[in-house]
Amino acid sequence: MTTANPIYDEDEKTIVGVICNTRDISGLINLRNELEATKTLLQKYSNELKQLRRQHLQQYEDFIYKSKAIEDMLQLASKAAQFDSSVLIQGESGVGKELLAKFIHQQSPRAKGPYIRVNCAAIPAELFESELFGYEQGSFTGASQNGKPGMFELANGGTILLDEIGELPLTVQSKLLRVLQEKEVFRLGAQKATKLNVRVLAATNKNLALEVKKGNFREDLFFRLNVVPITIPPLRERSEDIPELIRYFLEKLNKRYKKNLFISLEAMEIMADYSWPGNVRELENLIEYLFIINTGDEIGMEDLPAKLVADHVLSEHNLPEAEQTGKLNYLLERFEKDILLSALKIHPSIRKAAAALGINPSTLSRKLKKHNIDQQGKSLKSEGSAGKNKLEVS
Ligand SMILES: Nc1ncnc2c1ncn2[C@@H]1O[C@H](COP(=O)(O)OP(=O)(O)OP(=O)(O)O)[C@@H](O)[C@H]1O
Repeated sequence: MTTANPIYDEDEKTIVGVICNTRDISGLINLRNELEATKTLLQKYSNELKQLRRQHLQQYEDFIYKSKAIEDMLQLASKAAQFDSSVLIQGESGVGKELLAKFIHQQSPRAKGPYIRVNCAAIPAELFESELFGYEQGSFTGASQNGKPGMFELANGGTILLDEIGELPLTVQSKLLRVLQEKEVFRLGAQKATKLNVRVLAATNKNLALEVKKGNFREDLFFRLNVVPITIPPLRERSEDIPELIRYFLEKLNKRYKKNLFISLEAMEIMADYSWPGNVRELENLIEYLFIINTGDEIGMEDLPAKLVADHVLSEHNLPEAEQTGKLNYLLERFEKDILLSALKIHPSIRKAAAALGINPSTLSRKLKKHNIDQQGKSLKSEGSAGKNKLEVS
């Protein structure tokens, strides 16, 4: 590279000379090229790493997802798994908090150690201490002769999940805090402590920070548990996971019962639109129910509970106004069918079911015929019924 600077005489107008400065910058150019190459390589490695991480997560085939939200969450959980820090898993009921706790344990260096889940909501207040921390022989009336290790001791060398931690009584909260701080546990009636090497995970569907504000949960314990906070989003906020989960649960049942049931696109769409207040657990249970009641080989729209269809129909905002009455009639028909089916389930005779519904047996028979339901309350799938159940909107 050459740079040239003119030199002027005293009047500063006439150029009397030029100073040229010539440098060999091939070294600099080489350096720049190397930098570019390194950047490209870095991008390649970063992509490969992402790919590998994704593959690594997919190896954990029990956690089904497609959404970026769950992928990011699993990445974070996977990182956290390598440390012994406490993780607080929050999310609505049925989102998969326990599944995530198992994931963390299995991804952690403690994977070969025990994994103990304590359901804090299921333990009566007076038994908490003995269940969690154990007791020495003869420490209270009714105690076993030989004493008993608590859940913390059982989890030694592994992981303990304190599920529904928001339900823990305040008195036990202070004792738990002590165990977490001192890393040792006193069995009830014991003179000396037992050293512990346990990784603690906690889960709750409550807003624990709010519980702290309300005075229901100790702030110091909250901070102890909330070292790595992970929130699992509800299913309605990651609807791209719904078809994956449906296929997964259906496949599991098909394998187990050697069937080949599949789900229609229409039914899949309706399920993807539904808000799933009970999250993945509700979805899993519904698939199992549909699997049981289905006598053919396809789960169709007509098999779905009316509330799902209602959500779907009502969420199709773009339909012309003229169709609104059509929608209402359609929904009324769907609900009527569901009501008839439940009435026959509870009162398995036309006369009794009609009495329970407050209608004539002849009216009930007519309605059953209209909905293609037999007298045992089985939904008969005929071409007519499938057609009748379709919403004709266009
Ligand atoms: N991403 C997922 N892939 C596969 N199965 C899932 C997934 N999420 C949840 N499940 C299943 O849904 C059911 C409910 O999950 P889980 O018990 O982990 O929920 P939870 O959030 O702990 O519920 P709760 O707060 O009521 O205890 C379980 O059978 C679990 O295996």
